[in-house]
Amino acid sequence: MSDARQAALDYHAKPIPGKLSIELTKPTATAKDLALAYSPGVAEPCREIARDPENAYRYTGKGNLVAVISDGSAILGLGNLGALASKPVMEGKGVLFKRFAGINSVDIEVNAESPQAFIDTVARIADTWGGINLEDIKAPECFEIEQALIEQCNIPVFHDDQHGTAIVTAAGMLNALEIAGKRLEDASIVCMGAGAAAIACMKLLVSCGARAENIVMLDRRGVIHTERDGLNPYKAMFAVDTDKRTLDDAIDGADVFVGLSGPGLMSADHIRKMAPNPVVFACTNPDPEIHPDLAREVRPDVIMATGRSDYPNQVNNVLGFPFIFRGALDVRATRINEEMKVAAVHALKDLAREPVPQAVLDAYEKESMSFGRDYIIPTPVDVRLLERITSAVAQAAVDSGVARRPYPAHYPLKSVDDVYGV
Ligand SMILES: NC(=O)C1=CN([C@@H]2O[C@H](COP(=O)(O)OP(=O)(O)OC[C@H]3O[C@@H](n4cnc5c(N)ncnc54)[C@H](OP(=O)(O)O)[C@@H]3O)[C@@H](O)[C@H]2O)C=CC1
Ligand SMILES: CC(=O)C(=O)O
Ligand SMILES: [Mg+2]
Repeated sequence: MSDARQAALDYHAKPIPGKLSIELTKPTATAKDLALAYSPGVAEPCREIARDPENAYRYTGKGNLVAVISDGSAILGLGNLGALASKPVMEGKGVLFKRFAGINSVDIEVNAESPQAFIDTVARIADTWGGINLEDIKAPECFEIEQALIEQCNIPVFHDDQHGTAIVTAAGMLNALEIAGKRLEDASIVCMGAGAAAIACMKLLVSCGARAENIVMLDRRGVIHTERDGLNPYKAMFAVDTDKRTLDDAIDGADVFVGLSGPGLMSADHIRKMAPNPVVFACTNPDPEIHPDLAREVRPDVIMATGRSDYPNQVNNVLGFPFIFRGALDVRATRINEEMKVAAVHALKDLAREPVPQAVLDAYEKESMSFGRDYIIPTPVDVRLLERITSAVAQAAVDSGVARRPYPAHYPLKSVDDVYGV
């Protein structure tokens, strides 16, 4: 077994299994404490919540609690390994929620025989959470599932693989293209993958200025073009009138490659054919479409990003979902709308241009990091993400009318220790 594989297994197994635990927030030492925490005292908040459901925010952890829910049908780039096998990723999302945004989360892995069964299961438990983060649910089912749950729930429901990924990709792309001396409006874009993440990323890039006719999207059957039959409506939105049929055809002269598909699908020959200063976001996890070492060897002019923590330019939804939910929870937003997503894109994009704090340099064992080819986007350990994205999202929620509370008096957040504002 490789050292890296053993280290990853040991990390998850030792000294206790898993990565998350639950902690107490109130005293429980004495009979008096227990009489408050449990019977008889617990009956009082029950009565208050029955009288007014909003009291759940006052007397329970609901307001700082997100359910991370998956059916295990698209676990990273590993495919459909089932609900139970998705648990390490879902626990991992919980780690990131807590570490970066002070949000409590519980992972729920649902064995559902149909999208409707999944929707019914989630809708029935939704009320007790502050928000619902859907994760690793494959396309096209994920689109119907998210839409139905948004309609049925009055708390934020957010499919992270779609929107978290799209927000971070758009922020990184705007910066990468600027460094490459190109404009999103003119860029020819190849998107490998036509699933949850790929469709959402391309939609958001179009909202940010990319031209749909400049995007060539591919799935397992090759280029998605107007002559193809059997396309689902989400893929059909990106069908182009072209005689290109393969990645080899599509990549010729392309400015941008976005990979949200599977490991090793881009070869040295493919990247060789791209335009000068190519932007390559090989974002499949854990193994990207092309290894960054190979990409740089073949194309020293590449601006390269992956979804991984062990290479520069980590384009990964971890830069989005913890802070987006933090902002949404703190104003009790009923949903996460387009205005909040666009605000997150700009906050993330702009932060990359500021000097990097020493704590980030220490965490990455670097002498320096600054806006450029190897730093197009902030790193997840940058505490300023909590301040900037959270504030921008909360403000956008207030301005766009989906907030049920005013902009928080305790903002901007400087640390996860400040999230309760006490
Ligand atoms: N860096 C990041 O932050 C994120 C990265 N991702 C990565 O994106 C990938 C896709 O995830 P997601 O969208 O949730 O999954 P989906 O199952 O919804 O979509 C997968 C897509 O990839 C395509 N695909 C898979 N294998 C191939 C292949 N050999 N050739 C061409 N196309 C292929 C599928 O094609 P078809 O439609 O024909 O089946 C499908 O369109 C994963 O690897 C995941 O790790 C996802 C979210 C965030
Ligand atoms: C990062 C992530 O959510 C994924 O690869 O699915
Ligand atoms: Mg995911």
